[in-house]
Amino acid sequence: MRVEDVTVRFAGLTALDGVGFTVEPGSIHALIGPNGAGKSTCFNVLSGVCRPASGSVHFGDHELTRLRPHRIAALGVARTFQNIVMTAGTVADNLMLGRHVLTRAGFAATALRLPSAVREQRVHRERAREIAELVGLGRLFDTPVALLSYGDRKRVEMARALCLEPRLLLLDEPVAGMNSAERQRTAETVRAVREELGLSVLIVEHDMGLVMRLADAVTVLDFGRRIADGAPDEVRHDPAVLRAYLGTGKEEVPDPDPGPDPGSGPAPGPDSQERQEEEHSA
Ligand SMILES: Nc1ncnc2c1ncn2[C@@H]1O[C@H](COP(=O)(O)OP(=O)(O)OP(=O)(O)O)[C@@H](O)[C@H]1O
Repeated sequence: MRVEDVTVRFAGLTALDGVGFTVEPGSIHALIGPNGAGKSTCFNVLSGVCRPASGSVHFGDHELTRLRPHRIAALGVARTFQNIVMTAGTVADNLMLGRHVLTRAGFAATALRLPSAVREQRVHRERAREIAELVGLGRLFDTPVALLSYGDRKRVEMARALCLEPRLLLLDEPVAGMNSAERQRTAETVRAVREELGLSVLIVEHDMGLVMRLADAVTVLDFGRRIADGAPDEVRHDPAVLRAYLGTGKEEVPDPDPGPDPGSGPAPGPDSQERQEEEHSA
């Protein structure tokens, strides 16, 4: 995916200012930055929820800029959301919703249980079960989502996005609100998904320890601008990144190796809108 010179404005505020980066095929690429830096806005542009004022987004040979979300999904870009969005019913029901885009039989044929539609449903259900197993939900396939732990519900979200058979998975804060063990498990799942399905992953995440361990490449935003882009080791020593996150420069972005708790990264730092306002009033 190639993101070029993307600008988004909300009234007087420039949420993204000429942002560009490339997600290489098969890579895990992280998009990070302090609160309000523009990460969610960027995800919204990539998934068609938000239209940029200028700039472009290409996915392979396809231009995605200004396409509707369902068209982007059909081209192979699936996303999860910061807050869990889930219907009632079982894990299987939720995953089958993810298969909807790929279902050929119409609503009437499915409702009337025509043989061709029943066969197709069976094939989709089998594939949904395989994906559930891949993300560690195999034994919970027929369990109502209301009975799942928070970590497992986040997992259902990821599995549902994978049910679209994407070539690029956009994960919006996949470990937010999780405890240390769940974070670790999710990181392993993301790796397994990449290996098994051979897709690329773009991940927005505040947990710096996890990002630095998991990502092949990192793009850093601050005040809507790209301030760094490169391998995790380059980025974590970049003075602009240290300033954006830590202000004082007295601390360091954490070393990815030690520490059993991947959630031990620095606090996300001051909200960028607050800082922008502070700068304006100064
Ligand atoms: N719909 C909107 N209308 C007006 N301003 C918005 C809108 N969406 C985002 N913003 C502003 O754009 C800026 C970037 O917000 P965005 O949510 O993209 O940041 P973020 O990096 O995802 O932050 P966080 O880490 O807190 O989720 C912020 O100043 C935010 O207040």
